Amino acid sequence: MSSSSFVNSSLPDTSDRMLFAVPKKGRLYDQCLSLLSNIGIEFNRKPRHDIALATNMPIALVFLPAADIAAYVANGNIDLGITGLDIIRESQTENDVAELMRLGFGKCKLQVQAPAVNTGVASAGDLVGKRIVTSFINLTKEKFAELEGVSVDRMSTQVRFVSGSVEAACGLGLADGIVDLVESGDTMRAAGLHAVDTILETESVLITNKHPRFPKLAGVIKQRVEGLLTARKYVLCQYNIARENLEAACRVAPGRQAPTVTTLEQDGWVAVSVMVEKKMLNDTMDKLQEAGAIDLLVLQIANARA
Ligand SMILES: Nc1ncnc2c1ncn2[C@@H]1O[C@H](COP(=O)(O)OP(=O)(O)OP(=O)(O)O)[C@@H](O)[C@H]1O
Ligand SMILES: O=P(O)(O)OC[C@H]1O[C@H](OP(=O)(O)OP(=O)(O)O)[C@H](O)[C@@H]1O
Repeated sequence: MSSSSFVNSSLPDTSDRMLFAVPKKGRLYDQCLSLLSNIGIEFNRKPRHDIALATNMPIALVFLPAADIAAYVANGNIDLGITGLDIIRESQTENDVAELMRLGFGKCKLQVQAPAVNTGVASAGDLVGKRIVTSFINLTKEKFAELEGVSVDRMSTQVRFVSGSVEAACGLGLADGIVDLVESGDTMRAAGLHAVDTILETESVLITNKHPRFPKLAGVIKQRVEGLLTARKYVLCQYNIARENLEAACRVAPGRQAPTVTTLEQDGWVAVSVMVEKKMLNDTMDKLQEAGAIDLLVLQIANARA
C-alpha cells in the first residue's frame, strides 16, 4: 500500500499535500462543495481539471466519480475522501478504510423494487430465480444468495449490471426486479415500481486510509466537520430567569455539557445561555417559559468546536 502524488509533469505538484477526494458530479457534489467552503478549504479549480490545490492548506482536492472514491482511499492512492456508505459496501472496501464520521447528507436506501401491478411480487423472495438488474452487483448478489441460502456462485437468480437509469429495466423487459437507490421514491413510482425490500440505509461518510500519510491534518479536517455539523444541529438559546427557578429550567434545557449562567444586575435574577437541538427548539422554549424564563432569544450558531 502506498500513498502517491501525481507524477505527470503537466499536473500540479501534490507531493507534500494530503489528497482529499470529493465526488466530481452527481447527488453528493453540491453538498460537498458547500462543506469544503464551510470548513475553510479554499481552492481554484480550472475548467476540466480534476485536481485543485487548496490555496490556504497543504491539501490537493481530487474530483473523482463517487463510485470510485472508496477504492482509491482503500488502496492508499488518496488519503481522505467523501463518498456513500453504499459505495464502500459495494466496493467491498469496508475493511480497508476507516470511517471518520457520517456527514448527514446523501441519505437514501438501497432497495429491491418490482413492478407495482400484475406481477404478484410482494417480497424480495418472490424474485428468487428471476432476472434482477442493478448497478450494485455485489450487494445484490449477496442479498439473493442469502435469500436462496446458497453461495453467490450457486445462486439461481440472474443479476445483471447496468450503469444508470436502472428503473427503466423492468418496463423495457430486461428485468423482473431491480436494486437501486431510493430517496423520495418519485423515480420508482414514475417507473411503475414499488419497494419490496431494503438492503441498506446509506448516507455520505468521511473516510480515510487505515494508514494515513497526514493523520494530524486529517484530524483537523474531522474536527472542522464535526464543528460544522454541531453548528447546524444546535441553536443558542438565551433567557433570563429568577434564580429560584433556575434548576427547573436547566432540567428542561441541560445543554450539551451545562448551561452558562451569569448574574444580572437585578437581585435574584440570572441570565442563561444554552445550546438547544434545533428540532426540539419550540417545545423547549414552551417549557422554559412554563418554568419562568423570560426575554428568550434564539441565536444561530455559525460554527462550533466541542
Ligand atoms: N436519490 C438520492 N438521494 C440521496 N443520495 C443519493 C441519491 N442517489 C444517490 N445518492 C448518493 O450519491 C452517491 C452517488 O450517486 P449519483 O447517482 O450521484 O452517482 P453518479 O453516477 O456519480 O452521478 P450521476 O448519476 O449524476 O451520473 C450514491 O452512491 C449515494 O450514496
Ligand atoms: O427516490 P428519488 O428521490 O427519486 O431518487 C432516486 C434516484 O436517484 C438516483 O439517481 P440519480 O437521479 O442520481 O441519477 P442516475 O439514475 O443517473 O443514477 C437513484 O439511482 C434513483 O434513480
